[in-house]
Amino acid sequence: MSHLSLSSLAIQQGERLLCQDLNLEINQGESWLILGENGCGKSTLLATLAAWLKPAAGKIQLKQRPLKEWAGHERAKQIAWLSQQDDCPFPLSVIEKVLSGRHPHQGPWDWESQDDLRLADEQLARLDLSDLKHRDLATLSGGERRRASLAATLAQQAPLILLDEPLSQLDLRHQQQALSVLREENQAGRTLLMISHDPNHAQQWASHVLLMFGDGQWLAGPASEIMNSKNLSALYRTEIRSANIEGQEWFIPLPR
Ligand SMILES: Nc1ncnc2c1ncn2[C@@H]1O[C@H](COP(=O)(O)OP(=O)(O)OP(=O)(O)O)[C@@H](O)[C@H]1O
Repeated sequence: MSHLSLSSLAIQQGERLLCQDLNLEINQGESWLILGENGCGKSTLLATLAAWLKPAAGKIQLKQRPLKEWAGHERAKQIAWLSQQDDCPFPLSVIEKVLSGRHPHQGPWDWESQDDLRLADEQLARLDLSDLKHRDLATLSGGERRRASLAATLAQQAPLILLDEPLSQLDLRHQQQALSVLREENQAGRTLLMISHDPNHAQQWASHVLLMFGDGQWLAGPASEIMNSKNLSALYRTEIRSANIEGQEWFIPLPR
């Protein structure tokens, strides 16, 4: 079933056209990785899909209904969006941050229910954060804070999850743990789009890949068709080779 449909989509920042004539059918339960150089428009695209920014042209349909027709409170139950920034302007504990993911499901005067508290605790445990539950976010390391933001995004329990570089500050063990959590989210039927700077995340997690070239051009399709050293070398304008380890291709940039 089509979950998110993009037709003739164009996104722009100032005078710069970042992506044009983007046509994608994203089906329920798929895992999409978005790759491209710094400044090619990945975050702008995700913010547009979260209805935070307006497209320059084209249409976005969420569950066969134009995205712009969904009311904000309905949309918040449908789409969870982890942006690149973790800044919090006021003191907040880790558990308060994770519980903020439950706001779309609560009335304006509601307290958190026992189910909300249980769900938040589950997300903390999945991302190795239980011991930090009562710490102020400002005292966490960069990677710990990123995991707390991811836990809040997952606590929202939205069917569509948009993740802007959730793994960029995580060490290798926590990256593997987070990828395994994201796989569980896919298995539960959720649709995920994730931005990363590591093409090998596609090999470990993605069913589909979108390459953004920053000049309006793009390439998208099943990861098995798109992920090769020719496409990646063109995308990053640097030579990338692949190595086969135990039947799996891994991508490595050559030193200049
Ligand atoms: N508010 C803005 N006004 C003008 N230009 C902007 C604005 N926000 C972003 N840009 C520019 O738009 C381009 C795309 O930015 P975007 O954040 O989408 O890139 P990105 O692919 O996510 O990059 P990165 O990998 O560095 O996170 C960049 O050149 C950026 O400088």
